[in-house]
Amino acid sequence: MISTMFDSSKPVLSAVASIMLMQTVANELIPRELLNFVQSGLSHLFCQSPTRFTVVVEEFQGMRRNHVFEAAEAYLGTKATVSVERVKAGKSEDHKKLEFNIDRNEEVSDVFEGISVKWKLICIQVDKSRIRSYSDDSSAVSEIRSYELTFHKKHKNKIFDSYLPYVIEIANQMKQGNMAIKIRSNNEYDDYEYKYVWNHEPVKFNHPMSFNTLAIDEGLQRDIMNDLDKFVSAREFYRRTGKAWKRGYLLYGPPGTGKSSLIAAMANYLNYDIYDLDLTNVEDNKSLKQLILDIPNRSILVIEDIDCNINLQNREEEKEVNGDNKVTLSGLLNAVDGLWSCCGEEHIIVFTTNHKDRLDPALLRPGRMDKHIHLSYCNFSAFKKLVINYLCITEHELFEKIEQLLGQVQVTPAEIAEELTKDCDATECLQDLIESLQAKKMIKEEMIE
Ligand SMILES: Nc1ncnc2c1ncn2[C@@H]1O[C@H](COP(=O)(O)OP(=O)(O)OP(=O)(O)O)[C@@H](O)[C@H]1O
Repeated sequence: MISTMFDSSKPVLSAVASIMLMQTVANELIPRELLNFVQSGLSHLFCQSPTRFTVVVEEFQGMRRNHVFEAAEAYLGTKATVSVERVKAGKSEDHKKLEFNIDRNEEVSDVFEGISVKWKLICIQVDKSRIRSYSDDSSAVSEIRSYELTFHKKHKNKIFDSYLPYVIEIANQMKQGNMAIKIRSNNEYDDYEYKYVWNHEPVKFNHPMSFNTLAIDEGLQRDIMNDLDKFVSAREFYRRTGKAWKRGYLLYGPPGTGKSSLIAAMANYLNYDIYDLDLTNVEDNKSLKQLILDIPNRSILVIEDIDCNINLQNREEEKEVNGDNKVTLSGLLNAVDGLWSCCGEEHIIVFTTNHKDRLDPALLRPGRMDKHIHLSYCNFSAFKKLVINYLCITEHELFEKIEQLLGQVQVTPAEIAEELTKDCDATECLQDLIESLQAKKMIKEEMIE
């Protein structure tokens, strides 16, 4: 019986044996990558439905990384944590959050405007020496990677015109949201160009100030945040009205009222890099123009103490005062408002001054500085925020006395912050603050008499 079974299965067994032999020979003689390629081609031939359409997104286009691949990688990372069993996690120093990637040969489903699509990461093993032509990194993985995006043929146009651009847009937003904020200044001297340029190695902007910790009037804070929200979502508005997508803020008020702190809070809120322009390092209007042209989208250009930096009071006199080779008021106005200032998008320009009255009216007119923000002495609502920040308390029996004194004397948030850091004990800090406010009050009264 057994021998009969063996006899009848003989042709099958010998066929299996032949296939195994052929496979061993093929594995020995045919390069691995060619085998993978043939295998993946054959599986497509048998599995591909005639109604399906596949877009292949390879990792490299010639020597350069393909942006669509990078976008797909970032976009699918967010989908992967929900829809696959296995993901890769990583984080670099420049990133704020963890990033997830789908693993090789994993499939991720997505739905866009009712259309179902499938993404698959295809990895083909190659000889490591060949990968050098694609990447300089000698530790590069020895494989060629691509994404395959598959969907019903009838949705081809929608996928090309809407879905892929959407994936790229979302990936860009994620990238910007995840990048640590950087600050640059024009303090690096370029020996070839004989002028100062933005420093090539930006500094990580670690300023912790946020709208939660900034002590300003609540109404003013709401107004600024609404204005920023409106600005970042107004791409269409700026296009429709033919205006450059930029917004100018003039922050003015006495020293120590939080102008620099507000800039930090704005940068942290928007996740924009800061370009801190030192006008004394700018040789002439041409250099200023170049510096501003070099600022990328989604950045904040800051010019602090604009009244002290340079003589910008009177355009009529500027030739005499500044000479021909200096930055003039007209040059600065052109930089923030001229035709070529439209070259970038999502630019915020912030000027600060302690003396608004010293600025030329041309600098202040609407369209140049869209919003004038007055940062003033500390009121009770700002004080309460400082107390939460520094002493972690929301109520205290001495608050009533302090509220009364704040209505009578002018004190900056910086001065209050100094008092609140003098001691560890909350009551002692507040007592010290009351004494210093009373001393200010006495001086004021003596001056009036
Ligand atoms: N509104 C505020 N909220 C919280 N902290 C503040 C505020 N204003 C000032 N401070 C504290 O005082 C310090 C100095 O403030 P800041 O540099 O922002 O003031 P400024 O108005 O820019 O001053 P200047 O005109 O001298 O440049 C800050 O580091 C911060 O600790």
